[in-house]
Order: sequence, then C-alpha cells, then structure tokens
Amino acid sequence: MAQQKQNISVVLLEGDGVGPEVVAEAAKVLKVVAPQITYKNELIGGCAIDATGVPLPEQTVVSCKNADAILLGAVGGPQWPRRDPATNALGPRPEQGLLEIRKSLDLFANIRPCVFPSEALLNYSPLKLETVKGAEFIVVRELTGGIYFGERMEENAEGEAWDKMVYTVPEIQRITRIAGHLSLLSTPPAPITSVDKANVLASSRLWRRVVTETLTKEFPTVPFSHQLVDSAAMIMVKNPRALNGVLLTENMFGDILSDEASVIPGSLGLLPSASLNGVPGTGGVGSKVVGLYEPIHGSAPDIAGQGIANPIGTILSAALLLRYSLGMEREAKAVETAVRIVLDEPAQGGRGLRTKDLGGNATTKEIGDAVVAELKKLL
Ligand SMILES: NC(=O)C1=CN([C@@H]2O[C@H](COP(=O)(O)OP(=O)(O)OC[C@H]3O[C@@H](n4cnc5c(N)ncnc54)[C@H](O)[C@@H]3O)[C@@H](O)[C@H]2O)C=CC1
Ligand SMILES: CC(C)CC(=O)C(=O)O
Ligand SMILES: [Mg+2]
Repeated sequence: MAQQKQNISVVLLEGDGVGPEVVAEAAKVLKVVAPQITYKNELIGGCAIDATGVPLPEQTVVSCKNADAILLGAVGGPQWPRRDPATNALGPRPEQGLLEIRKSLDLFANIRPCVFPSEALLNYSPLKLETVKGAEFIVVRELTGGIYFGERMEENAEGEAWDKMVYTVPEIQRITRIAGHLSLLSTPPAPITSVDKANVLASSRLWRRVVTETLTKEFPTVPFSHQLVDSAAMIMVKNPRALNGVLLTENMFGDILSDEASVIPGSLGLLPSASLNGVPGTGGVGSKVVGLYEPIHGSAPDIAGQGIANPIGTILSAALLLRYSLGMEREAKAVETAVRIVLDEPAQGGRGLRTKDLGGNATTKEIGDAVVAELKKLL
C-alpha cells in the first residue's frame, strides 16, 4: 500500500439546500476509511452571504488553500440574491462563491465520470436498458475559462445584456493534456471526443485547432474525434456508448452535458466530480493534486430539508478525493465497492437500497449508514 501522510486536513463546504445533508453522509464515510483526517467547516454560497455579506469569505479561501482537499455540497437557492430593502439593489449570488473558489485555486480540470455505480441501476434508468448498457465515459470539463468567467454586462436601460466567451491557447492545451492523460490510463488508449460549436463560435474554432494539435503532437497513440455540441447532446441519449472514453469540452458545454449524462445511470444525485489543478494520479505518494470534490448537482431546493436527497454523488466524490488528493487508492476502491453493494439487488448479494430519485424509499441517512456498514466489512 502507498505510504500515507498522517496529518491530513479536509475542508468541508456544506453550502446550501441539500448540501449539508449530502456532505454529512460523505463525511461519515470518510471518517471510517480515513480516521486520520481532521476537518474544518467553512462557509460558501448563500449561507456565507447571510453570515458575512459575501459568497466566499477570505477565511474560506485561506482554509481551502491550506487544506489537503476540499469536499463541497452545493450552493444556491431561490432566496438569493437578496434585495436590499433600503436601496432595492440586488445582493451577491451564491454561485459567485463557487466560481471564485474554482478560480482562486486554479481548478481548471473538472472530471465527471459517468458510470453505473451498480449494474442494478440499469433497470432504473429512464432510458432503455439496451441503450444505456455498457455506456461509460468521463466528462473532462474546462472549469476556469469560457463564458462563465468572461466579461459580462447586466441588463442596461436599453434592455441589453451580454456575456463574453473567451479561450486562450494555454487554457485549451492544459485541459487537453488532462484528457490525454486520462485516455492513456486505459489499454488501448480510450478514444477522446472533443465537443465544441466550431461551425458558429470563434472560441470553438480555436478550441478545435488546439485540441487537434495538442493530441497529435503530445498523445500520438490516442484516437480522437470532434463532435458539435448539439449533435453530441442527441447522441448522449440516443446511443451513449458512441461517446465511451473521454468527452473533452469547454466550461458551459460540460456543465450542460454532464447533467444530461446523469440520466444514463438514472439520477443527477449519482454523479461525482473532481475539480483539480493538475494531472490526476491513481494513488501513491507524489500523485496528489489540489482538488475540490463535489456532486455534479445543485442545492435541490425542491427537496432540501426532507432527508431524501441521494448522497451517492457526494460519497463517490469523497472516493475521488481519497484517490486524487490523498493517494489512498485502496480506500477509494473500498468506498466504491460499498456503494455498489448498497445499490445491488438482494439477489446479487446487495441491499437494494435506493432514494426517491431512483424510485426507492431510503432516506439520505439510511444510504450513508448502509455504505458505512458495508465499508466496515471491507476494511
Ligand atoms: N455546484 C453547485 O453548487 C450547483 C448549484 N446549483 C444551484 O442549485 C440551485 C438549484 O438548481 P437546479 O437547477 O434546481 O438544479 P439541482 O441540481 O439543484 O436540481 C435539479 C433537480 O434534480 C434533483 N436533484 C438534485 N440533486 C439531487 C440529489 N442529490 N438527490 C435527489 N435529487 C436531486 C432536484 O431535486 C431537482 O429536481 C440553483 O440555485 C443553482 O444555481 C446548480 C448546479 C450546481
Ligand atoms: C455555478 C454553476 C456553474 C455550477 C454548476 O452548475 C456546475 O458546476 O455544475
Ligand atoms: Mg451544473
């Protein structure tokens, strides 16, 4: 087993809505597999606005920069932005906090694996079993550039507003290298599908040129192709196996396509993500990168406070945290196995537990407790 650091610090950013509910379960899981971790809770999003006036307090940034890894729930909700009763001006948005922490830590690489955490879920996908069986790809989303970070103008007196989408060569090169690296972890190298809108957008034409050059020069054994984003969205639900491998794309397209991808295994509550500032390792000393880990979903205000949110996306994000930032591959795999057993049908030796989004009636806490119980048997 890889040598491990003893004093590990993880910052928990619970955020808003279902954030605290799902982070509580993932933290419970981490405490079992890695008891040496110490935790610090910090504020981000709407709860930070209400407590401090800003969505990302300086103290949160400092703690995150000093930590070995960060686990986040979600931010946002219909109560924000709040309106100042005196001036009628709108206050800050919780989502700004998330964008700012990604930028502050230079977390340019967002990795969102779209896999079935258990084969049993094949029966619960809203798509036909024969369509989704065998679908398995990783969305590699550029996370600190593009339209979410471009200049913008809010609505003016003429009823006009705009957002600018900018990409630079180095930004595209570094995210392409992440995709190339992930491709090479498979034998033979996994195909990369780069998704853009090069038939319309100048930034996409740059994207396509730089992706082509970087992969051709630096990853000559990696097969790749280009797909326009509109048809990629169609293929994802019609024949998702055609995207198997690595789906490389820019910030906004990756945001949208990854939510769509969650329909394949059956719920937005299932998919984890890792936001990194470098090449992800597969475990062991020296392979660690700065990382923020979060489920791909939002704060789900429609179900917040009911104890029914699916915590699996967050628990699997904790597994990615163990793998990529702490070099604890054995523990990461154990968490993934425990999740599989919880979801597997009893006839397969599993527990057949599912939350409401997957047609079951288990609570958030029951799923977390079951993962912990299975994990204790595995360790
Ligand atoms: N990373 C983040 O913090 C993100 C924050 N948001 C914010 O979240 C708020 C709500 O946004 P929505 O568009 O409603 O997206 P959402 O992802 O919060 O919810 C969309 C739908 O999926 C369901 N859902 C989400 N997570 C679930 C889970 N773990 N278990 C079961 N069902 C789940 C929700 O109940 C809802 O019906 C907004 O303020 C938005 O800006 C949205 C996406 C990401
Ligand atoms: C604030 C948003 C960009 C968050 C989001 O939807 C995401 O990262 O998936
Ligand atoms: Mg999103």
